[in-house]
Amino acid sequence: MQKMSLDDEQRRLFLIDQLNSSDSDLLENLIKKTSGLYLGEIKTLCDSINLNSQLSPDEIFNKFQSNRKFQQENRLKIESIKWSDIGGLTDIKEIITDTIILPLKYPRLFTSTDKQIGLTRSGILLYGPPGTGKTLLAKAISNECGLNFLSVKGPELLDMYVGQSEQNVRNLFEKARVNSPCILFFDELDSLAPVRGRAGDSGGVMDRVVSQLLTEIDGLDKLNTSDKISQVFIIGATNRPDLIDQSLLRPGRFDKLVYVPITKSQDERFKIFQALVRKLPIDSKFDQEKYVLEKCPCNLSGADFYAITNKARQNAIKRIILSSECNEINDEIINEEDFMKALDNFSANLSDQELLEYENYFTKFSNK
Ligand SMILES: Nc1ncnc2c1ncn2[C@@H]1O[C@H](COP(=O)(O)OP(=O)(O)OP(=O)(O)O)[C@@H](O)[C@H]1O
Repeated sequence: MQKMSLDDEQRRLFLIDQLNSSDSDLLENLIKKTSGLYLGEIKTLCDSINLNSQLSPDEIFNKFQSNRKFQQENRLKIESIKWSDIGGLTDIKEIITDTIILPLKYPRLFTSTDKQIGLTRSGILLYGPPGTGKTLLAKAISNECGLNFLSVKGPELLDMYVGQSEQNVRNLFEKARVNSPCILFFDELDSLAPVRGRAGDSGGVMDRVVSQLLTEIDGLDKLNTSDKISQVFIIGATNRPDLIDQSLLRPGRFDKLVYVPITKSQDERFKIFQALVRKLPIDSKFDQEKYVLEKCPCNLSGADFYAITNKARQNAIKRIILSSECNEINDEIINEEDFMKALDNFSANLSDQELLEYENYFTKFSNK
């Protein structure tokens, strides 16, 4: 929407040009009412008045104002995480770029047949152990494609009151539509959409939530094909893809599944570390590659590397404060000793045994 404000005379000329009506009362009324609105907003209002002859201009204006208020209260933003903030995950970034980012960025180059043959996707489910960068990937897609980012953790939508959880799902999608083009990100999707018909779902609440979710997602497909500009793209993340109701993984829904593992590749591990430290002041004598390849345990996730770099930074600050090296925290340089100390008593989020169990479980799931 264009952010240009107009004075009374400019609004008069613009309204005369845009309205398919010569009603002078309507014109005067609108000149007053549109004071403070931007050019793009006035254009949207005029389009609605021209298209909706069954409603009075006042009714349309009131509806427009309440939509505008809703939008202001629910305004989202594009995420600031960039592709370059994510280290490693080279294959995953490539899959996401080809099937998700390019079609979202250049919709005109893709046709509806491309969806049928799997060249483009309606949604993506990122699954894997905790702390491997799934949320980070979703945010980077928002940034790369210039789409607003709306994130929700599955349990946040659940409510003890009858019917409220389904209403929360409806409200969420409404917020996404108002903010379109938008990425709607469901963290912990398994807790929002468990397999239906399970014992323990008292009153069938979860079944109704899943049904509501399916209705809303299917509704998006219509929106997305009718108007590529108002896209809402869905991304889910989970550590337990087998718990999700499988109907959500059908074509037109979360139809691209991508495994995000804890990488064992030395090259990839080093890239994750580099991405995390690239903006930090690091002692040039510190051999980063040797540290990652020879000193760090092999079962570290991206989140573990993040914890280590944070700890090293804290160590540096403490060292500088305790020494008389300088009085300015700005002169902080993180050295090898700080990084080595960061590994003292550090244990990865997942033990070797837990990681192995995760890997076996994900291999079984991927082969299904
Ligand atoms: N590949 C990576 N490159 C850089 N930083 C990473 C990477 N993976 C994880 N991190 C760091 O770990 C933090 C946690 O990552 P993130 O929240 O994306 O993990 P997740 O897979 O969504 O975890 P969970 O399954 O627990 O929700 C990030 O904020 C980031 O600091």
